[in-house]
Amino acid sequence: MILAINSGSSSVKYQLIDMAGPTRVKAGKIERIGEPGSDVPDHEAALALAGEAADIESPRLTAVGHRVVHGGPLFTEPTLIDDDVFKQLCDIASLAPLHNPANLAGIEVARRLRPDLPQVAVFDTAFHATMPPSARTYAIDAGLAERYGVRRYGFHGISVAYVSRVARRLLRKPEAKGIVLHLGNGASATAVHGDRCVDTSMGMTPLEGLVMGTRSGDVDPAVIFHLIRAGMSPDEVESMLEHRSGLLGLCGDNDMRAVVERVQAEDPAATLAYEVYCHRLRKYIGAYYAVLGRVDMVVFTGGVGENSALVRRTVLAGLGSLGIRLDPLRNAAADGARIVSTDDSAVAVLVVPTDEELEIARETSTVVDRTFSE
Ligand SMILES: Nc1ncnc2c1ncn2[C@@H]1O[C@H](COP(=O)(O)OP(=O)(O)O)[C@@H](O)[C@H]1O
Ligand SMILES: CC(=O)OP(=O)(O)O
Ligand SMILES: [Mg+2]
Repeated sequence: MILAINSGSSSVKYQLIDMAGPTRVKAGKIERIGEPGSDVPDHEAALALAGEAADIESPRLTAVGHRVVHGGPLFTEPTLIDDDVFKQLCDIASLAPLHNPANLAGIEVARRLRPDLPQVAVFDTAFHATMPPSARTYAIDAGLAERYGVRRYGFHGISVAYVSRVARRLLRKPEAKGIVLHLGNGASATAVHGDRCVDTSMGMTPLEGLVMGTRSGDVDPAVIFHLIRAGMSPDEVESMLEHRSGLLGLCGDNDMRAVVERVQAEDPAATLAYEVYCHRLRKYIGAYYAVLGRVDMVVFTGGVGENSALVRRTVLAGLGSLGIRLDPLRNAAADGARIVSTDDSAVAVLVVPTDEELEIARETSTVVDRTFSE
């Protein structure tokens, strides 16, 4: 049995998975870590709770798999964690300040509780390692970019690998070209060809690209210098772009459910936030259509992508000329991985609930089998 831990910026999700099925034996989520009024003060406490709930002491456990958001330039494959790897992970943590420290906290606690078990890091960046140079390179001074490791990496790769595999299987098209929209707290669009990344909207960090719950996504970099010259410190600008932007910055709510309720009540700030969110998504769909040359599927996943029929409808409205036709009844139904486009839609539109923990467990099991059969 494998314990998969997805230790995020404000929540810890875990699953205990029997790989023989694979069967989910236990699953849970500890939320609102460190938020005012929450009785989970920090990740240490959250991990202890998750460990207890998931039977981390169980003798049947064979390995622990961890989501690590940023793998930096070194880690492009799931990796067995030893002291050296742990140290290298600490060195790159500053590349994803919202995420990697939480991932490391999870690894630390699990290694302390179960030093006898193999622990594997599974990276969100790994899937995107196939991104071609034309898509992963920023057009800035090449020498400086090289010296400071400034390049695009892409994130949500664990989720994208999982949902694109499920979607390609449903369509029976292993080499399908598609656009995967992972819309959760963080949000990203990825152009895929088969099991490879062609382009993705997040960059050196998970701040670039789409409008998110609290993150701005794309802005003109000159905005940052303008605000610094106006008296803000670099840390203040960063914190504003990471924590007080996106839907929250535009209308005061970062939860799409709350935003949609306010849109329905004709609240102007929420309506603008919703329109900016959907407009950005449509722009990326158009861009990736052009990058791929042909699109077989558009796949929605993540809390918003899976649950909001309204967001899917708004984003895809009027894209009939691109061959994208949503079926209103299929779109409104709510039941697992499914096709929600019409039978005559040239592009299949799918909703696929993501399962990052299952993907982490699968990768963990592969690494453990390979390591211990040698
Ligand atoms: N029915 C729904 N309609 C719109 N948004 C939803 C719905 N259910 C969940 N969400 C959104 O999903 C987001 C969380 O997505 P999730 O993928 O679980 O996030 P995380 O990034 O924490 O893994 C919440 O912010 C919420 O706005
Ligand atoms: C990388 C990232 O943005 O992750 P999340 O959506 O879980 O915040
Ligand atoms: Mg997530």
